[in-house]
Amino acid sequence: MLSALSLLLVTTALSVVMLFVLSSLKGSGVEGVREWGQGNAMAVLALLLFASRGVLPDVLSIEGANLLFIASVALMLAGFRRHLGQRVPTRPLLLGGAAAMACLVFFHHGVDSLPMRTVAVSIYHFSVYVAIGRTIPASPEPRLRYPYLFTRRAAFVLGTVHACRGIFYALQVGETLRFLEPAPYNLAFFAIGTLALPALTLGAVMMANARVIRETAYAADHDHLTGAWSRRAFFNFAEHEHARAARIGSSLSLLVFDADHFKRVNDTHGHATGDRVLRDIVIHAQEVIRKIDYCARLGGEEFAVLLPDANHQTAMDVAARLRTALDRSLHLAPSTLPVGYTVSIGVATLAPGETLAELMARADAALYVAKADGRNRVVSAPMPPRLVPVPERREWR
Ligand SMILES: Nc1nc2c(ncn2[C@@H]2O[C@H](COP(=O)(O)OP(=O)(O)OP(=O)(O)O)[C@@H](O)[C@H]2O)c(=O)[nH]1
Repeated sequence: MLSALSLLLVTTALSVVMLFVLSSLKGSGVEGVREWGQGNAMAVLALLLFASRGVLPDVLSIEGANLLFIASVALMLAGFRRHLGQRVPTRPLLLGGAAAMACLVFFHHGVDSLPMRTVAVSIYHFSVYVAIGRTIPASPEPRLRYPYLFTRRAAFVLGTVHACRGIFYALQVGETLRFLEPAPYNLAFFAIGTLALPALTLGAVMMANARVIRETAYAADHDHLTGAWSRRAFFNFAEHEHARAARIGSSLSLLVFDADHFKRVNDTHGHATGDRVLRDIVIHAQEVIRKIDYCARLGGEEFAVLLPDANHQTAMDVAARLRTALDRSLHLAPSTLPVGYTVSIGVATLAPGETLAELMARADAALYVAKADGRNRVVSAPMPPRLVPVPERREWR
């Protein structure tokens, strides 16, 4: 037979399970996990104390249990705020918790009223759940959408249930009610109220996992130093664009470029300055290319830009702009000498029937010629003798 006590014990078990789930995120570096763990640990203790009503002294099963539950909900909010990089509203949480506890003590030892105690605690829970719902953005990026919306909606539903609970008990003032009353309304509020933390923890775990997956995907697809696309991502895009160009006969061009005498930059100014130059290269390269182009660091001081729908003339124009943009002096500090750098660029445009590897090899060979001819220049790769250029489909900008 379903009873308030059995609900409490089931939820306690669920909170213990949630603690184990949260433990799997320990060491993930995800902000908020510590607070969510502490919140669930306190909830387990609180639920056990609630379940001991009539066995343990009231001060433990009423004041002690509520204090722990109030703290656990506050910790959940703190976890969500930390996770989302927002300030934790410590003062309002402490004041709200203290006010709820003061009412609870008054309606226990002053005027003993279970309905009024429930109203006080419900107002506190309502406020914190609404604050959690408002903390979580309503329209996050697609990868985070489901966990964010799940948690946000769960928080608002829980807030609404606590508001209803508060109103319902406010209307019962004067009635003699028992805490573990087996009445259907009490069981319904119990079920939803005690499931609040596991539901929010589930949302928190989903949010944390989504973030870990997003960060892992970002790390795999981006160069950690410059933020440009990684070699891996670049070849994925290149294969996709190559297949598209072959299928619909559109143009595809490739620039491969390399910082000139970069070893000298490192040797003269230090490796850290070399790193600054590499970042500077990517920032300024990205200003020259379109949004649909892919700029990647292939390794060391070698980069590539893939230009979908760009014929050879367009690619040569972009390469000329890129070379000019990357003929730069970096002024890192007023007291130090400026760091000048240039790049050499090889340009190749896909010929009909050419493979991606062949296109890369031609662009690389052109870069090699640019280096051999004195650097700081653009060299166009000749078309393979048996092939003719792909007809132009679309103009640059
Ligand atoms: N700072 C820094 N240097 C790097 C990084 N990766 C590779 N390098 C350096 O890039 C330099 C490349 O030197 P080289 O291959 O001789 O080429 P270069 O000096 O640019 O000469 P050319 O390409 O012929 O103009 C080496 O000194 C590498 O240590 C990096 O991530 N950061």
